[in-house]
Amino acid sequence: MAITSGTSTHIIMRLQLDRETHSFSEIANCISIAGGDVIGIDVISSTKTHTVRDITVNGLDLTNSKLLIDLISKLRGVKVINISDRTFLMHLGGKIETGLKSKIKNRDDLSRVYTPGVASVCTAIAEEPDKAYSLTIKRNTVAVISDGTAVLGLGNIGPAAAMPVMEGKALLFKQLANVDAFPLCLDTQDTEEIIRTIKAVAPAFGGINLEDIASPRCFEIERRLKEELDVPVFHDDQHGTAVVILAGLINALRITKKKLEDIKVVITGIGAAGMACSKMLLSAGVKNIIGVDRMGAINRNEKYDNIYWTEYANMTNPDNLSGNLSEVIEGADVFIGLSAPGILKVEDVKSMAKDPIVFAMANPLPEIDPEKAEPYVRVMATGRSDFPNQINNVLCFPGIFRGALDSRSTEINEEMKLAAAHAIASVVRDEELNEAYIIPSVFNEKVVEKVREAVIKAAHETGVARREPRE
Ligand SMILES: NC(=O)C1=CN([C@@H]2O[C@H](COP(=O)(O)OP(=O)(O)OC[C@H]3O[C@@H](n4cnc5c(N)ncnc54)[C@H](O)[C@@H]3O)[C@@H](O)[C@H]2O)C=CC1
Ligand SMILES: CC(=O)C(=O)O
Ligand SMILES: [Mg+2]
Repeated sequence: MAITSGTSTHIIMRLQLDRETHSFSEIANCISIAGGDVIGIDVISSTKTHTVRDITVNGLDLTNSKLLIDLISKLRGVKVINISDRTFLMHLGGKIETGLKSKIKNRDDLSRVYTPGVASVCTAIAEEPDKAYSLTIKRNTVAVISDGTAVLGLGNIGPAAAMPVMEGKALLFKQLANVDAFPLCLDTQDTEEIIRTIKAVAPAFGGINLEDIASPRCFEIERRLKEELDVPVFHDDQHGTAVVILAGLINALRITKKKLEDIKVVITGIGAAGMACSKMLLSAGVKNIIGVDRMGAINRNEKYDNIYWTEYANMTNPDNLSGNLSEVIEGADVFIGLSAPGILKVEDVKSMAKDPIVFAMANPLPEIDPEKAEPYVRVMATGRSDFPNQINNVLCFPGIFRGALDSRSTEINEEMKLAAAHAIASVVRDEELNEAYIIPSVFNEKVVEKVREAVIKAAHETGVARREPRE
């Protein structure tokens, strides 16, 4: 079975059926040709001439849904009014809303939450800016900010189209770690304007989570904001991903009984995620990393326009290998894909060292179809929720910000990230660990708790915490 987009296996068709001419058996036949099953039929309205019904069909991917709609539209006596799927229905009107901590019941309440009473609170903050943490939403609120230039693996789809992802991140922040998060998608792709805008909105927030901003621009934006703001600035696609990859790798190596310092790792896609992942693995002790981008292995013989790749060539590839992915992957213990769908071939996997570990994490379609790779790998992971071992930054960002906010850290540093990676790995106990369970589930409540504790401890040890956390 070919790997599908992983979305929309469930659609609801609203059909207007001419009572005289339509034939339900023809509709059922179309559904069966497209490979779906009818799991529900509801009558929405009925007149003497027409009936409107919702037909819920299960088991279709995007291609088969299109085929079904095409077949049904051609039937006599049938008019397709609307097609929705469960994924789209979950997005109707957006996924988050504002909640209230107190409601006004009378004029006295009004004069306290708003003018004139609020003025004294404003004055208190003006006199002592730190009071923003106790008297506003700042202490528990993070901005999730994107310019829409590298949304998942979809590329530069712009700020409006990026919103569903940013709302999704906000939802996850709240549900998993009780962090209030606000999605902001900026209609500019200019580095300086992005920095200026984020600095201008920063006073309201206790942290800034940058998301889906294309490389290499993302590196400069993050570096400058870290320097110029006193709240944690964290590019999730870089560091959240890197933390979870390291956690997964620590556990995969517990299975293959290899050590970080002895392994050869090939990483494809030296963009935001690939760059940060390489740096994190180096800090964790990996010595032999080869980064491969579109034009092959990044090495010290080439001249790159991208200054980050010149630095990268100096930090990695100890044997200064050149060549394409198939050439440099030979003998590798680990493949990490943060690039594009389908670029890793089964033959490449076969040429890896014994007990290969393959993390194919391009979203939504990975570098190799896991079903094709599985016979030849010891440990397989993807970024998807429909295969075992989902390596996704959602295991990191809620807990790491929970810890950073609770310790009121000025930054999220390397030690805090390493602590988070070890904390995530530690959730999988020895007796639970196996090839299909190297990384805990997003729904494992211990993840946020352990990451939070480890991050707070590391923040105190490295002197970036500004307060003892509340229990
Ligand atoms: N599972 C997870 O948690 C995460 C997965 N990702 C996925 O990783 C991928 C990269 O994301 P970002 O680093 O944010 O994007 P990015 O745009 O910063 O970097 C992508 C890099 O891949 C390279 N690339 C594209 N096609 C390639 C090919 N055929 N061969 C080699 N390199 C190629 C590009 O030149 C670029 O350097 C996306 O598919 C994204 O969805 C990213 C972050 C988290
Ligand atoms: C998971 C995520 O952040 C991404 O694919 O961009
Ligand atoms: Mg992302």
